[in-house]
Amino acid sequence: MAQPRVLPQSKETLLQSYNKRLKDDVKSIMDNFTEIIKTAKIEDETQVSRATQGEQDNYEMHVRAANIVRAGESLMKLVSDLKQFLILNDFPSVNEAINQRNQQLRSLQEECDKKLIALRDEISIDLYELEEEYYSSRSPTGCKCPGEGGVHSIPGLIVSKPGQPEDAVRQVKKQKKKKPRKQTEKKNAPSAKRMVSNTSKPTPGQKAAPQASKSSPQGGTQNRKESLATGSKSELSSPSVSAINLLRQRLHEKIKKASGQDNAKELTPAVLEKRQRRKYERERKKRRQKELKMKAKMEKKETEEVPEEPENKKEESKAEVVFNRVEVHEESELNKVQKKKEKRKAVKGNITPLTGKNYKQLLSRLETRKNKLEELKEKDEKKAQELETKIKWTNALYKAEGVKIRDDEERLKEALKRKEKRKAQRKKQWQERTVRVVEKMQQRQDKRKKNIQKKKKERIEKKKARARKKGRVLPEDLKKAGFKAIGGSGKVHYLPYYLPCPEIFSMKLQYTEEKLIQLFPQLFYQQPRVLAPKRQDVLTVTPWLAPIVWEGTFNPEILESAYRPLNLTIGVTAFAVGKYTRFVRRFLESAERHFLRGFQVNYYIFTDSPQSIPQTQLQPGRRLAVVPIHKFSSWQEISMRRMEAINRHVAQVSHREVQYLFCLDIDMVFHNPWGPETLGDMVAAIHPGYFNVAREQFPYERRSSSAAFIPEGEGDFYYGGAVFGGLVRKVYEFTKSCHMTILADKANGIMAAWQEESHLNRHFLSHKPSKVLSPEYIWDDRKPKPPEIRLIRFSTVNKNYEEVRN
Ligand SMILES: CC(=O)N[C@H]1[C@@H](OP(=O)(O)OP(=O)(O)OC[C@H]2O[C@@H](n3ccc(=O)[nH]c3=O)[C@H](O)[C@@H]2O)O[C@H](CO)[C@H](O)[C@@H]1O
Ligand SMILES: [Mn+2]
Repeated sequence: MAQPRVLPQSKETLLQSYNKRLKDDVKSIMDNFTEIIKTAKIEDETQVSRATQGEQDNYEMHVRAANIVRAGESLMKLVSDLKQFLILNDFPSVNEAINQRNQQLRSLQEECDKKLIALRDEISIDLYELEEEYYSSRSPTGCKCPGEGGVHSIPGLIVSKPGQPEDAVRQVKKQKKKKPRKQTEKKNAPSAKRMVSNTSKPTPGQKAAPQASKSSPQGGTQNRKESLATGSKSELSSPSVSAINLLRQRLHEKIKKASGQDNAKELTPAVLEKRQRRKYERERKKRRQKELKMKAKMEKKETEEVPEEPENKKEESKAEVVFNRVEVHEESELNKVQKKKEKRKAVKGNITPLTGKNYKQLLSRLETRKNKLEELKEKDEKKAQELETKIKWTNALYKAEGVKIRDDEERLKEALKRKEKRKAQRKKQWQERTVRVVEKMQQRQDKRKKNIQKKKKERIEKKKARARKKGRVLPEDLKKAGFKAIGGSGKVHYLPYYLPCPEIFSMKLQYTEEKLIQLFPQLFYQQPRVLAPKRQDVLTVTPWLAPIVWEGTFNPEILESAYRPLNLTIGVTAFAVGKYTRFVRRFLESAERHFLRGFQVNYYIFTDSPQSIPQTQLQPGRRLAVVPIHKFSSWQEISMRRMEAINRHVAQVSHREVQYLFCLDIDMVFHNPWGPETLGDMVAAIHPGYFNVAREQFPYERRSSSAAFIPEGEGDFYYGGAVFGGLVRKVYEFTKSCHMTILADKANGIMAAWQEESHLNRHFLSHKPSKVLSPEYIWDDRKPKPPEIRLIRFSTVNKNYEEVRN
């Protein structure tokens, strides 16, 4: 119920808003225009202010002009909105328009129907008349001589054909045709009557037709005679127009009238003549064929009536049933052939005119005709002459009818030659075309195949490039490197097998004595409340009861007071290889401000260029050691080799110098305190990109062939490779383990998805860290800070990867 009310209301408000927009825009145009005019006025000003005033005016005018343009645009938008509104919302008027159009079309259709029906009726009447005329024109009385009973008395008409032999065939045909006619006439009579009354436009030739059909055919023709015999006798003798043609003409006129075209441009007389000639020729041929058929039938009848011989034969051969059949069969076939021959003879004997375009046939016919004539000449001169004149006459008559006679042998031969040449040419062209088409198809196919392959290759290359960017080493890259090594130019990245540093692994390490946490001095601090945890928005302890360090979960004072007295030295390893040396200063300076302040710290900076490590002012008790290392050619290798280098360094140096060791990325900066809350046996940090993500989406190494493989459905957190640490001996064990799994992968020619970070994650899955640092300790400057991250302590600086890694 509420809906229909809502709609109009919203419509109204919409219309109102359109109104308002219109007014506002017009007003804005007006206002801005008047303001422009106003500013254009010159007022008396002092010399000094004029320059600045001009500038200001200029600016104002620009702004106002822009306003006017904007208002104009808004008006345009309004127009389009209005249109849209009309289209989308004004259903009644749209429906009305549709209905109106529907009605229009319907009435048009009715009109058309009416016209068509009227046309149909008229045509059927005319057709009827036409047929009537056609059949009655062959009445036995109506042919031989003009002026006799058989001539149709339609004014100006003559139907009989000059020079056409009268024969029995016609009679037979006529009788046969008339019977079915009668039947159909009877059936159609009522409707024919109706039609007449409908059209009621009797022309002199049309008047009596339907009635005539009712009476006997003869009566019909008589009726006709009476009703139509009004034309002058002189017209009767004009031989070129047939009754059919006249009727047809009338029919055409009527059709034109009905379709409203009677005034339209008529066809040129030449075309009309041509058409008529063609039609006439067609009809003539048809007639001729029918006649021939009838003739053949008659002959057949005669032969059937006369001969008694075949019957005798049959009787004779009654004993041999099989043969008999065969014979009968042969006989009938023979008959057929004979008939055909006779037929052909008959046609030729009757002097069919040499028309048409079958030059070959024409030529042969011409020749036979010639031969015949010559033969006749030898036998009977007179008959030959007769035949010749007959031929001439026939030709003349046909010519008079407008039929072209081709009886010039030379010209026929030429025409035949031309025709054959044209035929051959066309054939050749067609063959060439076929070859071309096939070739083109093949070419297109080839091109398509090539394109598909190219696309495939490109897609694969793209994938590979993406994989490389992500840090994967592809087998083909390995091969390339290998070949290079054989060539003696580059370095070998991977060995097929590898002996894992026997000199360190067999060493017995002497750690500095671990000191137990001593008694806490008396401190005053807030009571920890069991039922009021400090952080409820984040997980603060792992399922294996390792603390996850978040701001707010610990009291730095307590921790300070616990760890300070231990007189610990904490080591930090960081690698600055290649262009990464540029990060050292910021790293160290920020560490001096925030990293375990008040503790002794050893910075171990591993680098391939010790000279580029800047001298940094350090707090007392803190020192910087530069560890020279090789530079590996790829950044992946540099990153991965850190495990080995740290492991070696712990073994050789740092295990004696520090109790805890943190291994950090150099491209990072400390923003806030990193204190003793981070100390633990084995410490890992939750990667900033994956702390809020399902384990299925962790970028673990998923290939089972890798030693870093972690199957789907396993995993605690995704730890970052940029931060790990712990007791130095634990770090030693840890780096050793990672180094070994990295070596195993190398031996298998595989590199984990995220290099040592993947191995680290694999290790921490089965060797759970005893303390986990929240992403506060391994943040990324490029990421927005979510509310859970209350304090960013250590964060990756924004850098151009492409630039620093190459
Ligand atoms: C936040 C985090 O988890 N970062 C990890 C991610 O780091 P990043 O994507 O930040 O990698 P990175 O370019 O910082 O490389 C890791 C470290 O290797 C050192 N280095 C690297 C290249 C070089 O040419 N010279 C050089 O000194 C440098 O100390 C750098 O900090 O992926 C790397 C492996 O792909 C490591 O797992 C990183 O720990
Ligand atoms: Mn990094």
